[in-house]
Amino acid sequence: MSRSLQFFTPSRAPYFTLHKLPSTSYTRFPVINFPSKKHHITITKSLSSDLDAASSQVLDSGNGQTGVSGVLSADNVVAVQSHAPSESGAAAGIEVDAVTEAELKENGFRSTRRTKLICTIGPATCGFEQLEALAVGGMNVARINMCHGTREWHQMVIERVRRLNEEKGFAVAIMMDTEGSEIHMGDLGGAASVKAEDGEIWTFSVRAFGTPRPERTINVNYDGFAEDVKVGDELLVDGGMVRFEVIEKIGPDVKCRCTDPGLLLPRANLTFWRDGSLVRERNAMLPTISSKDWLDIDFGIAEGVDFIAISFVKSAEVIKHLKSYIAARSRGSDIAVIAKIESIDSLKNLEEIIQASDGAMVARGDLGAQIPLEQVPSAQQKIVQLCRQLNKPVIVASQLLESMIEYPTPTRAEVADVSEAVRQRADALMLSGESAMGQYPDKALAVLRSVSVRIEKWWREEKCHEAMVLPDVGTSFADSISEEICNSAAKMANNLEVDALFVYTKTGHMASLLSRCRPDCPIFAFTTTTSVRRRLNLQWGLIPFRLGFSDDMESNLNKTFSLLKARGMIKSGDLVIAVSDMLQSIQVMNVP
Ligand SMILES: Nc1ncnc2c1ncn2[C@@H]1O[C@H](COP(=O)(O)OP(=O)(O)O)[C@@H](O)[C@H]1O
Ligand SMILES: C=C(OP(=O)(O)O)C(=O)O
Ligand SMILES: [K+]
Ligand SMILES: [Mg+2]
Repeated sequence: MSRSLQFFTPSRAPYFTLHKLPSTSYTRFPVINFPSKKHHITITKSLSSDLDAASSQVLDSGNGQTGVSGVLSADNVVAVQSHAPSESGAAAGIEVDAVTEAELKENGFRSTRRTKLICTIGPATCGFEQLEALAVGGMNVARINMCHGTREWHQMVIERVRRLNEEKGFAVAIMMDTEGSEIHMGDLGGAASVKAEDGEIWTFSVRAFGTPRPERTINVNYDGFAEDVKVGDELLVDGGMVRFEVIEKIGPDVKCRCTDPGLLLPRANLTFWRDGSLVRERNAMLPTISSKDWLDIDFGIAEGVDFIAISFVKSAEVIKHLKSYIAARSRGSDIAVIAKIESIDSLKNLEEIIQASDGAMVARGDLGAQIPLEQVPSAQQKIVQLCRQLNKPVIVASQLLESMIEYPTPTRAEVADVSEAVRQRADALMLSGESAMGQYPDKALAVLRSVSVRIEKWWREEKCHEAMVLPDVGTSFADSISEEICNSAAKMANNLEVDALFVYTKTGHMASLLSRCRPDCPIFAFTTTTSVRRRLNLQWGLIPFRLGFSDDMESNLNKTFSLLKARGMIKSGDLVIAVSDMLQSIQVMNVP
């Protein structure tokens, strides 16, 4: 039997596992050094009672580094959690980032932003300082798009976000977005863009062109391309930013005349239309998750990303398959799967897909290339509503502030679009090109932030509560109880105008049930692991804290009150309602 010690530094995962130890009774495992002096280590799960006693000691290894050592029995699997110190030191025992802390102290609970913000990271934002500026500006989730960039680049971004979380106490989650197997153009031989003029004849082909790329040629990634298109078809780049008409087919080459001129961008999406509808011949048979996507998914699992977003989902089966694949490979950690709704097929199977997923994204970029543009707003509203009913977080994405790629202020129409998504009470808004390669990433994020806060406030003041009927989502009696508790607690919180809802949750489920009710006050979600804390950062209205807590609610509350009071985040007299995974009750109390 091989002996293997799999250890992830705190930046990688909150666990390390020891397994397949020699069957000889006990083995002493070495002192494990942590990069920072002040990491606290807690044994969170152990199959051996001996281990608890032997290794809950945090040792100083003598070189100024702190580690843990212990004794293990055969085939023992241990989860050890290490947590980086927060600003005021690990002794404070509660983790929340400095930005949230300052916001709570300065502006009070009511003014905290409820809508979460996602930034796509690209060349404009991949530096450590740039990432930090985004985190300070309110980025809750960093998205990396596997359509672009190299493996090394993605790894570097992940490592930097991790470092930011560790060093500055943020809980920025990482979302990996797969490429998917839809048709797109090639790389344009390194050019940032190429102009296609009216009337020009361009060649689209699956054959590889030499370098330098001959003029007016475009590489297409889909082998069936020349067979599927017909003379007379319309070819749309990026859903219609540039249009061509197919005029001739010569073997693998498809000659097209430009009918709507514009800029061609590297890897731009391609769709073709015949008699006013999208042509989906063999392309419709392509697997949702390509072989390249599977490699990217393996990479995401190894890196311990928090979310994997799947492009061009067609059915619930692919989501179920991926979820079991992840469960079998990522011990202990739980990667959430987000279904991107961006195709005709996904709209057809919407409810099943959302039910099978851990969340959904209204990916309006490609959706707008597959259905007429004027149908996108109603699709958005429907998806947002359905997700809330099924208790799944929902993201509204693409072109929210498109003009800010080039200009420092948004158009009025863009502000209205952002407002509408906030008014629909989507969990999160996402920036794409604005943050990945735009000139004003921080300004774009600031616009999302200020519009969100303003619209949320207006919504509360006007009390224009939509009377949304929330159907039951619980599948067991215990789940139904949790759901009733959360529905009632949220209603009480609104009626009694409490300052905050507190939820103690190990898996995050109770927190999401409260979030689903979209209460007037913020929800302080206390959870024991950093990974759950990061995952909760995608959900509407949740302020996730990491805190060690027990099954005894009274002591949990006293501990929380004293820790938060010591940091000036709550004060005596504040009215709170508390619920938890452990106790089926709703407690209403003033902070002592
Ligand atoms: N990792 C990256 N490296 C280089 N450019 C990127 C990267 N991520 C995003 N971009 C740029 O930002 C643009 C917008 O990002 P996104 O909307 O995620 O991609 P797409 O346009 O392919 O749907 C991309 O078209 C690309 O130009
Ligand atoms: C978010 C989207 O996906 P991607 O940027 O990967 O094309 C979209 O199509 O809107
Ligand atoms: K993608
Ligand atoms: Mg897309």
